[in-house]
Amino acid sequence: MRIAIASDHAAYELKAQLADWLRAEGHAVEDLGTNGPDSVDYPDFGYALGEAMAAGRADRGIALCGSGIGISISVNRNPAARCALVSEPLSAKLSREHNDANVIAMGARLTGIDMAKACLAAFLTTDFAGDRHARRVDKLSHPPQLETSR
Ligand SMILES: O=C(CO)[C@H](O)[C@H](O)[C@H](O)COP(=O)(O)O
Repeated sequence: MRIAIASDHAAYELKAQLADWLRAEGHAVEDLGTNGPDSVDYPDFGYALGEAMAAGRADRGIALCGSGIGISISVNRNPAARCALVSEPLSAKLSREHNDANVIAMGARLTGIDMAKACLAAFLTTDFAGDRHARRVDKLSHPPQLETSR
């Protein structure tokens, strides 16, 4: 599978560990940074991951920051992304079955390497269930017109 991965400074070590593991499992990993402890801004990396998904460069994406919250919000600004923030494997599985999530987000300050691998394993091996869920996921691509002044 082609997997793009991005993080801020709070999660660069977890990103490196996950990227190594995924490559050892035979996946093609595109690392979008950041690659060190210097403080950066998670939107820059979340937007890059969203763009990778929109461009079709990756089948799945992984977004990491301290809590997973900021980078998941950033990724979801791109309409091509359905990013699910998870901290345990059942949510990761359901994000695929019910939501056809193409990006998983996790928090390196909250989720350890073993739990992150378990979440990823569920995320990468679970198919979208379709049926009633397809109708709902389709609606995510057609939100009602929102007022821009608020
Ligand atoms: O976006 C976040 C919180 O919603 C992430 O946890 C960031 O990694 C965090 O805000 C970074 O914090 P820092 O104090 O600048 O390291």
